[in-house]
Amino acid sequence: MPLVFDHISFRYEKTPVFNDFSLHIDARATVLLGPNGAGKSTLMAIAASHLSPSSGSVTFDGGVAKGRHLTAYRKRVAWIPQQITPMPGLTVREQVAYAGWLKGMPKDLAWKASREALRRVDLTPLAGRRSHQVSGGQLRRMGIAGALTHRSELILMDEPTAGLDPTQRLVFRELVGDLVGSVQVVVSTHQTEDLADLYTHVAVLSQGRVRFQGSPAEFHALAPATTGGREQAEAAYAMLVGREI
Ligand SMILES: Nc1ncnc2c1ncn2[C@@H]1O[C@H](COP(=O)(O)OP(=O)(O)OP(=O)(O)O)[C@@H](O)[C@H]1O
Repeated sequence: MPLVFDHISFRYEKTPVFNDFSLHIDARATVLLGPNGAGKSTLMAIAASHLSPSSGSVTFDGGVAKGRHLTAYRKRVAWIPQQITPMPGLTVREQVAYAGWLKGMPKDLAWKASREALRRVDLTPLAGRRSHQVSGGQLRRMGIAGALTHRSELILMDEPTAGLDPTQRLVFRELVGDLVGSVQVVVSTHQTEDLADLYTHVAVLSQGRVRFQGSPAEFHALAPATTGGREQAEAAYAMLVGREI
């Protein structure tokens, strides 16, 4: 289902980020690549309707992220920001169920659904632990469990593997692999590894502009023929964004 940014403009007080920006994403699993400051987090927050563009529109499957359509939009779209805030006093399961209540689910249904969601992200053993007592990687999985509880159709994940150790990154990769198929995902990251294994679509953003959109194979083909494997993706990325990091 298409997520469409149609001629949007957005600026933080003194910093313009997007000016008449358009992007159409309609793949099961999209990775949004880009250097620091490219606008990835801002774009994810706009897609989540957490930030509003000053002009233009954002739609998911035709539903507008604005005005009286906002509640319906937010029910379908979940956002896992870089920092998930544990809620004081709540257990992991309570916080996951709470994500469902916030999206308008009846409490008993949200509570029931939270059990299966925690199982899917492999957090059942931590269900009763206070959410402020779990690790960063576990918090992000908890965020995904919240999105699964209220059956989001699109999950936006902003730098989900930033700051995770290699084992946690692997766990996360497997989780994203499992999710694709039942839910549409857009993941922003700096990491160019394993693109072809996980994603069906690549979009590269730099300085508030789309530098590339296409399949992982098309992305890799941008690299010089002499490169291969992981280097190929890095070389393709460098071709598009130069020496920005
Ligand atoms: N709250 C804010 N107030 C003012 N400027 C901001 C704010 N958040 C981001 N910016 C600026 O907006 C631009 C886009 O930032 P954004 O965080 O969206 O980029 P990013 O691609 O996600 O970067 P990173 O990979 O470092 O997270 C940058 O110039 C950044 O400095």
